[in-house]
Amino acid sequence: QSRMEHYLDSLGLVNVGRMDPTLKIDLMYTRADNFTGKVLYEDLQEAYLHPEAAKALLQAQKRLKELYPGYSLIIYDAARPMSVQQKMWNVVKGTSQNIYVSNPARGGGLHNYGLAVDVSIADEKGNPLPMGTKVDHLGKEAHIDTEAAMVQQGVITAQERRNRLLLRRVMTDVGYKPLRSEWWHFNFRSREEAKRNYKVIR
Ligand SMILES: C[C@@H](N)C(=O)N[C@H](C)C(=O)O
Ligand SMILES: [Zn+2]
Repeated sequence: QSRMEHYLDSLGLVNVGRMDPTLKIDLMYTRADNFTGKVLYEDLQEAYLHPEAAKALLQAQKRLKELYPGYSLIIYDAARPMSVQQKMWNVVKGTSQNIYVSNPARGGGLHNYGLAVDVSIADEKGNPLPMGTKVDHLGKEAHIDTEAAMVQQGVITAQERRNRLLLRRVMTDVGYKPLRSEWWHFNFRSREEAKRNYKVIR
């Protein structure tokens, strides 16, 4: 176990991949092919969440498998230290992409409490279902409120939209809330609740 993983343990967060080995874990910030172009997680290979958010995620996996036994949720990010949030913010600060990253000076986002997850669906072979954009595509093609129009305009396909709807169905059924601007991001609590009742990950 790394120092970071030990620290997350000490905050009471839990390793969701250990709780349910059927979950696929593929943390995008352990590689450089994310929107920052840099490896941001040198010391974190596992997906950690607050126990309440973890319990709901396991229920979503169960729900998905009831509907499609060969499918699995695939986790791209979960608990994220505020120090990493700051590195992300530094990349978008002063650009039009700043709407896609929570500002640490304003308390950061729900990932910084272990209360948000970036997630998609993988098929029987482990390949992610097409969702119209890659995960962490910071642009309007990833927004969820204009999907019907995007299908009409040929920006995403009807199947990609159905895949997003399936993901949203299993996640919202267990209490997660989608984010308007990112099809892969789901919050388990509001920012106000997080600031009031949960510990921030430094
Ligand atoms: C950068 C993107 N993956 C992300 O996590 N955005 C949310 C809104 C955040 O920064 O909290
Ligand atoms: Zn996210």
